[in-house]
Amino acid sequence: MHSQISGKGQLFFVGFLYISCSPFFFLVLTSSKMTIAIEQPQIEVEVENKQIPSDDPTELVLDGGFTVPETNSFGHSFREYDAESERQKTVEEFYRTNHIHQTYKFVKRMREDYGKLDRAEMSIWECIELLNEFIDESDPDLDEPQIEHLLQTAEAIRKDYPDEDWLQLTGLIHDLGKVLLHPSFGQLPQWAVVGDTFPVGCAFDECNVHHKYFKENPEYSNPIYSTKLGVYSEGCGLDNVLMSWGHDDYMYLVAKENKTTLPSAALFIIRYHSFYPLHRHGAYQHLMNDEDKENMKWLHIFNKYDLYSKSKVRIDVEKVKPYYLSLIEKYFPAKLKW
Ligand SMILES: O[C@H]1[C@H](O)[C@@H](O)[C@H](O)[C@@H](O)[C@H]1O
Ligand SMILES: [Fe+2]
Ligand SMILES: [Fe+2]
Repeated sequence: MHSQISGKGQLFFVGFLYISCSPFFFLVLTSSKMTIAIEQPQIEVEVENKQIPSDDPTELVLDGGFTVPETNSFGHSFREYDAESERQKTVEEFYRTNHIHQTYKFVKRMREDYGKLDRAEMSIWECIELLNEFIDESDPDLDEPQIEHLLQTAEAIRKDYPDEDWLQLTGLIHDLGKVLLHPSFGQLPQWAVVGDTFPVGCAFDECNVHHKYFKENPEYSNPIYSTKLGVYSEGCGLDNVLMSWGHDDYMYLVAKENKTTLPSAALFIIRYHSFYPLHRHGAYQHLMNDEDKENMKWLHIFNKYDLYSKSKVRIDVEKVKPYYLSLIEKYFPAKLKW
């Protein structure tokens, strides 16, 4: 199910370039109405379309009235972590604490504890409403309440993928794990909830944002955890890898344990959407198995909407709510264990 990139437009292959640490390819999906440039790590993507070079790999125009801004709301490029600004100081301080505290031991403990899902019973929509009060300190591109981001992502996907309701719903729920910031979930600190994710139990790749702060992580020089493979084996599959603890892995556990009928690509997107070192830079590929490689196609598509839909333009919640309630009903039980 959903293993092929479906839908609109033809796929053209375009050339490759280097971004910071590793080479990656650009794919451009085009149709008469749409062009999406997708930064693509060097993972083979099998799509039945011809491949031609394009002159402009930076073009990013999405269909359906959704326009991709050249800069974020603060006038910077998206995901620019070295700009001089007050917000960047908050973001950098966030990554400093995140990189110091995320250890193999910590992740194991959190997964066991939060994996019990014994903290609350509520519907997906109730959780969405809880996110109204939180602002993500790791994010250089958005300082709006999280509910805005969820709706912006889902609506942007809906415009370009009207038939993929599962992908739209994935957009709506992908960041719900940020509810860990809420007092009824232990009010975890931001460093244990948000930000890019990375595997623990093996060496921290240099592609990680503000990599230098890992030097203060107690496992940085641990002889077992500091090798390229660490506790893992080549091709072991990302399912078997402990990722830094946060909203992604938590929401993945919630969706899985509550027996969502969403396809496996949706669960993959939820668990790895913050794994920028892999999906943007192509690091850690040696841990992937064939199924992971297959699912990467959807993660690349999803990621564009997650990132570039961030803006100050508000969505009318009441207007779109009935539509999303119908999707929630299709793929989730009325009440979930959290
Ligand atoms: O700051 C952001 C934010 O926390 C997102 O929810 C996460 O998915 C991104 O990876 C991260 O960079
Ligand atoms: Fe996220
Ligand atoms: Fe997001």
